[in-house]
Amino acid sequence: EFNQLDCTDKQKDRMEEFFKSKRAVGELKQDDLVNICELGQGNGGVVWKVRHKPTEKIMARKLIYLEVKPALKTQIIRELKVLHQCNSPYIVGFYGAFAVEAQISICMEYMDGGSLDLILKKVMRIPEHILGKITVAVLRGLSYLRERHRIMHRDIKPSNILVNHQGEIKLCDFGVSAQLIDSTLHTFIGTRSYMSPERLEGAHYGVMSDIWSLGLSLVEMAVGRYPIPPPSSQDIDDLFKEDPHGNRPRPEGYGCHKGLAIFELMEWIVNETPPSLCRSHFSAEFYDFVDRCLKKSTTERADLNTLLHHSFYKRYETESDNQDVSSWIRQVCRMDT
Ligand SMILES: O=c1[nH]ccc2cc(OC[C@@H]3CCNC3)c(Cl)cc12
Repeated sequence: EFNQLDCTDKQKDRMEEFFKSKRAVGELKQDDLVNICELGQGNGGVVWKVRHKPTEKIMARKLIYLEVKPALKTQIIRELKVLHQCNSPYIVGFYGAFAVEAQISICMEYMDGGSLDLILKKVMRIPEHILGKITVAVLRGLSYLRERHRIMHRDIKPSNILVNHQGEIKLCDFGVSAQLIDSTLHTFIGTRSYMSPERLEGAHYGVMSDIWSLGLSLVEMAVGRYPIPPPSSQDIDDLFKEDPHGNRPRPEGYGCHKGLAIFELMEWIVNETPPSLCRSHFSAEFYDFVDRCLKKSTTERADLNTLLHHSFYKRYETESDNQDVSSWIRQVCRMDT
């Protein structure tokens, strides 16, 4: 499995490029950053596109508002420094973190394709061959975090998977700071849950919980709507009748349904049968891959190593270039929102 973490020469060059720009930036200071525009809200903070004046570098700055005692804030900033060691083609680059009053800033590599939840708002759904490349990037990102840093992600979902025009796909917002997790646990706001049944029940959970979240995210991106409660087969046919390839811009209200309240959703995840793909619109390998990710029992659910040998992963891990993702991202970004 370790060779999953090797990089191609192209990936090595791009990482060297990032390290170079990171050295040029050096110590980050609030006064050196100028806001350009807001990129998105969610995951406990707001993300801004910013320019680092001294170097003219464009970055993404996540602002987290935290009323915590100074000692805890210092601990959070110290724990975030581990992000300086998280260097992988599948993990979004980290420039640094600092606190000013009650605001914690986490400055990251700018990904000009944005996050997949925003992409999904633009297109009806994401084609299977793109989801195959997303799966390769997420599994390699999870492998890297586990092998090199002995951590799980804790928050796999479309809004934490970022893409750029070069066709790169990277993870962000993983739980590297225990204190930051602790300080924000009570602040959960959201209408959906990507949490696994065992985690919702308060049982012990680990990277197997990330696998569930990956499965649920893949079904959502493949169908074009949050998959709980599961759409009826009639809904699916309507969702696919529109445009089988899903390349047209999303019509108003597409895939939106009067959702269940968050608590009902959590109950559904714990008590009902897990969502699955419909066989008629997806390959057998893709169907089987998400089926193994969405087993409610962690003993039945596929683990990371099993998935790294799955035919769906194998089919896409060989294509080393990012050209197909790059052209798809360019096409999507040309669509007006
Ligand atoms: O370019 C980015 N770098 C790092 C993080 C990041 C986060 C982003 O969006 C996150 C929000 C969260 C919920 N929806 C979008 C975007 Cl849109 C770009 C970047």
